[in-house]
Amino acid sequence: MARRRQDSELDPLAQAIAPPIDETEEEREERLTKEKDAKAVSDAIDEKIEAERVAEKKAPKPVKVLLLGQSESGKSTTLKNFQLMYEPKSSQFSPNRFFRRERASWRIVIQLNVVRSLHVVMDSITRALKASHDLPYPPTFSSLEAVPNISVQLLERKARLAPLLAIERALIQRLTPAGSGETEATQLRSNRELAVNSAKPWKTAFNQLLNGKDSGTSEDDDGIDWDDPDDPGPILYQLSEDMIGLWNDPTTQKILKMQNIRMQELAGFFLDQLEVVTARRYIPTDDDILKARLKTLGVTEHRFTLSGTGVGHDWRIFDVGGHRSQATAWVPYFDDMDTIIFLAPISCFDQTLAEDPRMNRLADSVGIWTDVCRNQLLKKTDLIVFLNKVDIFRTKIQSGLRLTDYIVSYGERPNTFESTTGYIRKKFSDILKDKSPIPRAFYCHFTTVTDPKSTSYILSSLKVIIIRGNLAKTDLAG
Ligand SMILES: Nc1nc2c(ncn2[C@@H]2O[C@H](COP(=O)(O)OP(=O)(O)OP(=O)(O)O)[C@@H](O)[C@H]2O)c(=O)[nH]1
Ligand SMILES: [Mg+2]
Repeated sequence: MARRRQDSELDPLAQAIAPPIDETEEEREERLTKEKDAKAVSDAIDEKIEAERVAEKKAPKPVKVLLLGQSESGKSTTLKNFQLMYEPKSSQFSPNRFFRRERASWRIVIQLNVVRSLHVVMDSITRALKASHDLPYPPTFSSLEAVPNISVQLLERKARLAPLLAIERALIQRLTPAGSGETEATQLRSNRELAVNSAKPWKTAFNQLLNGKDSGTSEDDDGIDWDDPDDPGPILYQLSEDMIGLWNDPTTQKILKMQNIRMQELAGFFLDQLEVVTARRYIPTDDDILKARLKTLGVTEHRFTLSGTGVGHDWRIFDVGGHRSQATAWVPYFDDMDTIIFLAPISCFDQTLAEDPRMNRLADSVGIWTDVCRNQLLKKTDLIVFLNKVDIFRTKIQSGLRLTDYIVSYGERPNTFESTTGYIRKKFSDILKDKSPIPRAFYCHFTTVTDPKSTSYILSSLKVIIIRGNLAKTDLAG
C-alpha cells in the first residue's frame, strides 16, 4: 500500500485511478462493483467487435463492376438501369419510383437538352440563310442551288425563340448553383455541352438548394416547386408552339438533311416529344430520365445490394467520364475490379471524333477495347461487351448506309443487319482472343440501354455470371 502511494505520487495516471486513502469498507465494495460492471461492458464491446470482424471475413467480398467506354457510349445510362432495378423502391405499390427524389433535377437536364437541340437546329437555319445571302459559303453545302427558300413565317418563329439563349444560361446556373460545390467541377466544353462531376452529389445539392430540403420525402412529392419564380418551365411552355412549329417545318428538316445533321442520333434527343416535355406540369418519366444526357466528369461509385445465388451481395458499380483523355486513363486505378462492362456504341461507325476528325468513332472504341484486353493489370478481370445503340445502328443500316464505306475491311459482305452486327461482334471477340494475356471467355450483348425492359433482362442474366466470377476470385484468394 505504502509503495503504491509512493508510485501514485509520482505518476499522475496512477494517482487518478488509485483508491482514496481513507476509503471505508462500504466505499470499497461499491467501487469494486462499479469496476466489475465497467469491465463487463468493455468485454462485451470487445466481443462484438471481434464477432463483426469474423462475420466480415466470412461474408462474400463486394462485387466490383467498372463501366468503361468512350464518351456517349451509354455508361451512365447503364448505371441508371441498375438504379431502376436495384435501388430501394419507396414502396411495393409504386415500383420504379426510385428516380422520384431526383425528378426535379432531371427535369432541368431535359429542359437543357431541349434548348441545346433547338440551338443546333437554329444554327443550321442561320447557316442556310447566310448561304442564301451569298455570304461565305459553308463547306457542308454542295451547291448554291441547294439552299431552300426560307419562309418569313419560319424566320419569325426563329426570332421569337431568341430568349432560348438566356434560358440555356439560366438552366446551367440552376444545375450548378453557387455553393453546391459543382461550379469548379463543371465545365462547358467547346460544343456547349454541360459536364458534371458525378463524384459530387449534384442532384442532392441542387434539390436542397432549390427547395431548402431534401426533396421528395413523401410518397406523392415529386420534388418540383411549381411556384418557383425562377423556373424556366413557364417560359418554355410559352415558346412551345414556336419550338414545335420550327422543328416540324419541312424547310427545317430539309436544311438539316442537307447539312447532314441527324438530330435523332444526338444525345438527349427530345424534339419529337416537345409537347410533352414543355407541358405546364411536365414530370419526367423513367424512360425520359434514361434518355436525358448529362456528361460525366470524374468517377463515381454506386452501391447496391443484389441477391443472385441466394446470398445478398454488396455491389459497387463505378461510372467514369469517357472523354477521350479519360477513357483508358482510369484503368490503372481499377485493377481490383471483378468485371468490366465495356460499352461500344456501334451506331457511330459513320462518325468522326470531334477532337480528331481523322479518327472514326467506332475504330476509337475498338482501340480502347484492344488496350483493355491486353492490359496485364486487368488480365483476371471478366470482360463483358455491350455493343450498344443497336436501335440507331439498325435504322442506319436499314436506311441504306453501307458499313463497308466506313469500315473498309468489311469488304463485299452483304449490308444486312445480321451480317454487319455479326462482323462487329467477331471483331471484338477476335481481339480478346489475340490480345488477352490469359484465355478469357467472351461475353457480348447487343444492347439499347435506353430501353429499360430489354436492359433489365440482360443485366439480370449477367448477374449470376458476375457473382460467380467474384466467388471464384474470393476462393482463389482464400
Ligand atoms: N438511341 C439510343 N440512345 C442511347 C443509347 N444508349 C445511350 N443513349 C443516349 O446517349 C447519350 C449518352 O449516354 P451516356 O450514358 O450519357 O454516355 P456516357 O458513356 O456516360 O458518356 P460520358 O459521361 O460522356 O462518358 C444519352 O443521351 C443516352 O440517352 C441507346 O442504346 N440508344
Ligand atoms: Mg456518363
